[in-house]
Amino acid sequence: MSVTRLWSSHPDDVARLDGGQLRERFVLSGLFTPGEVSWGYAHDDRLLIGGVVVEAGVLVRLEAPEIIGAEFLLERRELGLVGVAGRVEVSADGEVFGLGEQDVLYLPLGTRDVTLAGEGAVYLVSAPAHHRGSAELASREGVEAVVLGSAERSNHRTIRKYIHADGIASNQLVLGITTLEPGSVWNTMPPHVHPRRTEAYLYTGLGEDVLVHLMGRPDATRHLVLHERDVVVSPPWSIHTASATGAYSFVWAMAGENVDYGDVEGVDPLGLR
Ligand SMILES: O=C(O)C(=O)C[C@H](O)C(=O)CO
Repeated sequence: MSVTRLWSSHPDDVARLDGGQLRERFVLSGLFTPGEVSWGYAHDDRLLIGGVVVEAGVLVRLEAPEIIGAEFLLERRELGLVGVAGRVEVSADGEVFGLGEQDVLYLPLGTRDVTLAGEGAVYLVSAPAHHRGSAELASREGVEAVVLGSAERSNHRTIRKYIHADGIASNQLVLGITTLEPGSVWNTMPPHVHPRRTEAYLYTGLGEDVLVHLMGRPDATRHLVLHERDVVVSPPWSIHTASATGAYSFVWAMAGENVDYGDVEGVDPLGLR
C-alpha cells in the first residue's frame, strides 16, 4: 500500500513553483497499479484519494493507511467508490454490491470490512465523517443528469450527480461524473472556485489523448499536462478547467463545509490571466 502526501499551499506560492513542483503538490499519477491499493492524501479538507485495479481471482481488502491513524479505513470517514472499468463486487460488512463502469457506491462511517473482487478498476474518495448514514449504490442510468454546453463551443457534456444534497446522502462528500460528447474538449468553462470546498478531478477515457488542466487563482493561472487516470487536486481558491486533444470523462469529488453542488463562485473567463 503506498501513500503520496500532498501538502496544502498558499496561492502566492503556486505562482513561484516550477512545473515539476506544481505536479508534486497537486497531481497524483499511477494510482491504478494492478494488485495494489494506492492512496494520495490532500491536507486540504483531508481528502483521501485512492485507486485499485482488481484482478480476477484476487480479493482486495481496503485497509486504513497509516496516515489516518485509524484502526480501520472508515472508523472516522465516509467513502465513495467509483467504477472506472470492468465489473467489481464490493462487499461491505457482508452486504454485496455490483459496481459497473460509472456506477458509484457510498459507504458510511463505521463500515468495518470492505473487500473488492472481480475484474476492473475502482476509484476511491474518502473524507472525514461524523454521522453514520447508509450504504447506497447508484447506477449511471439512475442519477440526475444535466446536459450543458454545445458542440459549437466544444463543451457539450453531461454532468451526472451521485453523492450530493439531492442524491445519495453524505456528511461532506459530493461526487459525480462528467462525460464530454465526441468532438467536445472543454470542461468547466466558464470556470469557478469553491471557497468552501476542496475538489479533485480524476480524468478517464483519455486513452492516448493529453489534457491541459488550468489551475490557480483566476488572475494567475498555471497549467498542468495530464494523462489517462491522473488526478488533480484543486484548493478552494483555485479554478479547475481543462481542454484536451479528444473527449473524455472525469470524476469530480469534493469535501468541505456543505454538500450543495451549486455552492460555487463563478469566474468571468475574460478575467483569466
Ligand atoms: O464540466 C463541468 O462543468 C463540471 O463537471 C464541473 C464539475 O461538476 C465541478 O467542478 C463541480 O464543482
